[in-house]
Amino acid sequence: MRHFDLIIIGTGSGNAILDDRFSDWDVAVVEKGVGSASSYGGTCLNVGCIPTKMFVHTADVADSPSAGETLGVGLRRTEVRWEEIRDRIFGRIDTIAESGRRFRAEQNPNVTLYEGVARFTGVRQLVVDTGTGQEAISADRVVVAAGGRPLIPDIPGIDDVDYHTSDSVMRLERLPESMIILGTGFIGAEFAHIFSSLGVSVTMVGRSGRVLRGEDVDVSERFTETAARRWDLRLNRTQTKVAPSGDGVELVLEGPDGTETVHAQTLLVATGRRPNSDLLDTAAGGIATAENGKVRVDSTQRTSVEGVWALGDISSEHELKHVANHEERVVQHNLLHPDDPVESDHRFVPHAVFTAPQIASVGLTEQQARERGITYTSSVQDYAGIAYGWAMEDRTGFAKLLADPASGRLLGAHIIGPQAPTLIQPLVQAMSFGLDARSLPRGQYWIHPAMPELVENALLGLELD
Ligand SMILES: Cc1cc2nc3c(=O)[nH]c(=O)nc-3n(C[C@H](O)[C@H](O)[C@H](O)COP(=O)(O)OP(=O)(O)OC[C@H]3O[C@@H](n4cnc5c(N)ncnc54)[C@H](O)[C@@H]3O)c2cc1C
Ligand SMILES: NC(=O)c1ccc[n+]([C@@H]2O[C@H](COP(=O)([O-])OP(=O)(O)OC[C@H]3O[C@@H](n4cnc5c(N)ncnc54)[C@H](O)[C@@H]3O)[C@@H](O)[C@H]2O)c1
Repeated sequence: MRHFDLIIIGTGSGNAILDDRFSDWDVAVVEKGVGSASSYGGTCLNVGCIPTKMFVHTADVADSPSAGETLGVGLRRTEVRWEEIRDRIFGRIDTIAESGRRFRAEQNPNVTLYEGVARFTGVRQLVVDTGTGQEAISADRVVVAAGGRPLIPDIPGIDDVDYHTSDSVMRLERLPESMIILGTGFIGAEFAHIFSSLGVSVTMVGRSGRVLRGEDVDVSERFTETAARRWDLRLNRTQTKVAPSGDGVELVLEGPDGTETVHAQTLLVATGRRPNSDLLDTAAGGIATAENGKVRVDSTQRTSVEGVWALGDISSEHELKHVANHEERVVQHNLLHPDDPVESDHRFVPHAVFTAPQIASVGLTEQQARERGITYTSSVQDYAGIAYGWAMEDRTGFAKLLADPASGRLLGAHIIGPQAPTLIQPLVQAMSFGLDARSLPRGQYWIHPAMPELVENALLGLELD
């Protein structure tokens, strides 16, 4: 068994740990590959944030005729060259992934890259199945950065149909005419926008009565209304059966109107993700996990086993790349400075859903504030009430803020509408640095008539003591 100073399992955010400060450490990096191309570099680069946003931008452009119509500009989407879109996006991504792999494999003399599935066999001991054999390795320290994978629900017949997940759907051979999207979360909402904008007829199926129901209820309700205008939305449905049908699939649903069957050429399953702790057999390594399979960590990202850290989707309640990267920097520091550890900061974690309209959020929703008995005041500013909103003829978007009336501290911010992920950043900054909602709107200039006036006016609308 070869012994190392450090083993890193997973090359998503885990890949960023190694820098010059580790050049005299003997390090093993283990990676099994993600997606249908078995790529190096993790979910975000290969099958997550980056390709999806490249498709989202393309979808936004493809969707511009509908925006033009409102403004008196007749545009027509005459052609969607799916193969060209797909190959442009993955031509760029696959090159980055492969050069990342080559860098680790060939240009880091102190790093040994194992390409295969790692599994714990004991405390800080692993076996890597490389496909051609098994390699046993151990280390003084181990970083578990092995992420997660799509969760497939147990629907009768699911194993008899060709379904896609986010791991495979972006590499479809041809653009289908129709698609059923199962799940109304982040992935469902982003792909529904992508594929419908490219001309695919989308049916979205959800169990509850709202799309993106984790968002503030006003945002989720507004999004559900707009989604119902764009897609065939089947909410409050349970699935009883899925089966092959013609050149696609059929899904049998039970809902408020009884039994119904929906057909489509392609089925995309977007019903959440599960952590890869089972593949790793974390239990054999003595590593404690929660009921949902997430590795348990303390505030310094230490697991229950001395010398073993975890970060990102495998351990975090926030399955977001900026959180995985933050935790990676914490682990990096704590590996280098074991006597002076730092803690992860999960106080104000923002997220965005890159669908249409866009959504961004940080802090408490109104429901959470109520459930926790927190005293708050709220303010809602419509895009329709600011100059740039008039320019865009936006009729659906708004920003909603919650603040503590006594201290003026912001408690939560939720935006639905154009550029929401960009507009929310000054509010994330205000919350992170403790800036007061009283001084924020008038303590600085806001460029007129730019979109951040939405945030300025929402702040001015707060009734503070
Ligand atoms: C479709 C989609 C879109 C997304 N969009 C966004 C977005 O816009 N913004 C955002 O913030 N987040 C987004 N996310 C979430 C984001 O991608 C993840 O939070 C992030 O990639 C997690 O990083 P990680 O390092 O924890 O795990 P990963 O990047 O998943 O890395 C884990 C690595 O470990 C490897 N591995 C797993 N098990 C083993 C094993 N036993 N042996 C060897 N190797 C193993 C895997 O192959 C993988 O490469 C998206 C996710 C998806 C699926
Ligand atoms: N823009 C972003 O930051 C971004 C984009 C995509 C994904 N992500 C991350 O990836 C994670 C996974 O995304 P996701 O959309 O798969 O998960 P999700 O948790 O956001 O949504 C999954 C949805 O599927 C539903 N569901 C579960 N089982 C079902 C079933 N049998 N039938 C119908 N619906 C069912 C759930 O109720 C939920 O609404 C997200 O939580 C997010 O953290 C982030």
